[in-house]
Formats: sequence, C-alpha cells, structure tokens
Amino acid sequence: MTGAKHGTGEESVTLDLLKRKMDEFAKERDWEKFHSPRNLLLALVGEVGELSEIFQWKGEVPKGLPDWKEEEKTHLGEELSDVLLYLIRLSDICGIDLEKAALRKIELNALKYPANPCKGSSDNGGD
Ligand SMILES: Nc1ccn([C@H]2C[C@H](O)[C@@H](COP(=O)(O)OP(=O)(O)OP(=O)(O)O)O2)c(=O)n1
Repeated sequence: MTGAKHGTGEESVTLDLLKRKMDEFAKERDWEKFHSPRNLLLALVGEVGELSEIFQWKGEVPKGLPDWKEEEKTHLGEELSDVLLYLIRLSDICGIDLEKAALRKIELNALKYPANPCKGSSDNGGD
C-alpha cells in the first residue's frame, strides 16, 4: 500500500489512504462480511463511548491537556483513531465520498452561518 510522499520517506496521510488501509485490513482477514453498514455504525458508536469514558468525570479540561500523562494522551489518540477509522470505513461501505461530502458540508455551514453576524456568538440561530 503506497501513499503520496513529501520527500521525507513518510506517507502523507489522507482520508483516501486510511480508507484503502482499512479495506486492505478487512480483506486480509476476510472480515468484509462483518463490515456491513449497521455493524460499522455500532462499532463507531461503541468507540465514541470509549472516547467519552476518557473524559468522563474529569470536569472541563484545559485545551492541549497540559496535565495529562503521556500514556493518557496516547490512549486518547487511539480512541480518536478508532472513531475516525470506523467513520471512514462506514462512509466507504455506504458509497459516500467523505472527502467531497465533508468539504461540501463546510461550504454549507458557511452559508448557514455567515461569519459576520455569528462572530463571537454561539447563539447562531442554527437548528
Ligand atoms: N471487526 C473489526 C474489528 C476491529 N477493527 C479495527 C478498527 C478499529 O480501529 C479497531 C477496533 O478494535 P477493537 O474492537 O479491539 O477495539 P479497541 O482497539 O478499542 O480495543 P478495546 O475495546 O479492547 O479497548 O480495530 C475492524 O476494522 N474491524
């Protein structure tokens, strides 16, 4: 599996690269039969639960998590990754181009929430 390079010898990470790696992972294990839309959605929600547990009962935490131990941050990175990977896989299995859909959604968000009236206010009149 190859991805674009930036001359550093390291693959540049894109949603497409992660999508292909997840596809390869499932194929190598003959797990495609388990990666149905519903199963993937439930797996995604389960991982969101595991992500939530990390923050559970901690109260508000400062940005950058300055007081967290390295292993806590590593664990956080793992759970964030599980959520991302299942989301990418779910999108792929549903035939959704997530890169395109997300860019389009950002454009729609900007139309719905024009910068000037919304600036500095979270009471933006959205749904
Ligand atoms: N049928 C499966 C099982 C796992 N994975 C991949 C996607 C996730 O990135 C990760 C999830 O693995 P686990 O279910 O073992 O979950 P955790 O890694 O969170 O382990 P645990 O729940 O023990 O903390 O593995 C997958 O693609 N398809």
